[in-house]
Amino acid sequence: MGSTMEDPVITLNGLTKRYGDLVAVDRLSLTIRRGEIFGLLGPNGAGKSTTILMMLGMTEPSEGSAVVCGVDPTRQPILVKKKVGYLADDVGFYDDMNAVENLMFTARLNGIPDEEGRKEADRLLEQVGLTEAKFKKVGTYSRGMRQRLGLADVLIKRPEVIILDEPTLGLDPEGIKELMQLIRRLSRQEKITVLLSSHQLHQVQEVCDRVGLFVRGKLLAQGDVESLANQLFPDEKVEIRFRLSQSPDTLIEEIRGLEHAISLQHDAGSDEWIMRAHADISPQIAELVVNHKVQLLSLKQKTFGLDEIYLRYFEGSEAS
Ligand SMILES: Nc1ncnc2c1ncn2[C@@H]1O[C@H](COP(=O)(O)OP(=O)(O)OP(=O)(O)O)[C@@H](O)[C@H]1O
Repeated sequence: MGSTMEDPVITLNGLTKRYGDLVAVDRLSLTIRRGEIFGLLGPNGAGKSTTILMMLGMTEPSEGSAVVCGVDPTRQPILVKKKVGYLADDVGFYDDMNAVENLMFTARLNGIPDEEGRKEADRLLEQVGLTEAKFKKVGTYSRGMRQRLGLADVLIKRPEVIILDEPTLGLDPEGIKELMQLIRRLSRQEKITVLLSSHQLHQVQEVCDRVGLFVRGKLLAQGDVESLANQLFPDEKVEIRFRLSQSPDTLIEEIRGLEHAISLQHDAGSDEWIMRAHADISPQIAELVVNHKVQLLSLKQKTFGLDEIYLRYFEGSEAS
């Protein structure tokens, strides 16, 4: 194959979709590389589904372009659907057929001979943990089981890319965790590129190699979780809070002067010193305190992660 993680599998260039006056997707440019799990994170109405529909050739861009697995989805919608597996938030199955029958039906639709289809169905059902339930009618499946079957159904046609739109909607926390781990394992094993849309930051944070933050049709930032935090919080990467038995001026000045320090403030209410810094300098703070023979009563540090990003950019920005 000779492909590397660097090959772009999906390239979006100035992709735009307007519905009348509403700009649902606004000049989106994005590259997703082979084998990576990319999370499209954004609140409801941010334009995630519209972006996915354009990538699948199911709706035409107003402007800009998309190339998915070397194909222009607008020009070759059928070809793109052959290369891309799409799992919507609710998968349609034949409820009165069992899992094997459902998968073989999909295999047949994709031109896979029955014998091979059956083997692949068994293998994938094992992968998604449905071997025991494989002869049960899908109508009796729980939502979590349906989503796992959905993954097998998407994988049976051996796609280069799978696109998952809010795949964990309606699952309980345990089910979400399982599905996310499964997606990660399968992506690594089968070397498949995954695009996952979600408004739940925790799952995106856990499973994705890179994340794009999408708000009101615009991509605010993209990168791995750490670089996202750096892009959005360049000045306040770490917050260190500590309490001292005494606060001699010389000590406070030395702490203030530490490398990477940005600001140091005293919070009278909690009697805590709050240091904002470009790096975690809590060991250096502790050392200075000890050198001054002052007692360090408490010290805790937190890094700005997606939690803060989410709070700052997503809360209150829900369009629906
Ligand atoms: N067919 C349509 N006609 C008019 N407006 C639309 C259409 N489809 C989507 N929109 C609007 O475009 C915006 C983006 O919607 P989209 O469904 O892409 O968002 P989303 O991020 O996927 O959110 P959700 O998770 O709620 O689906 C919304 O304001 C939505 O109302």
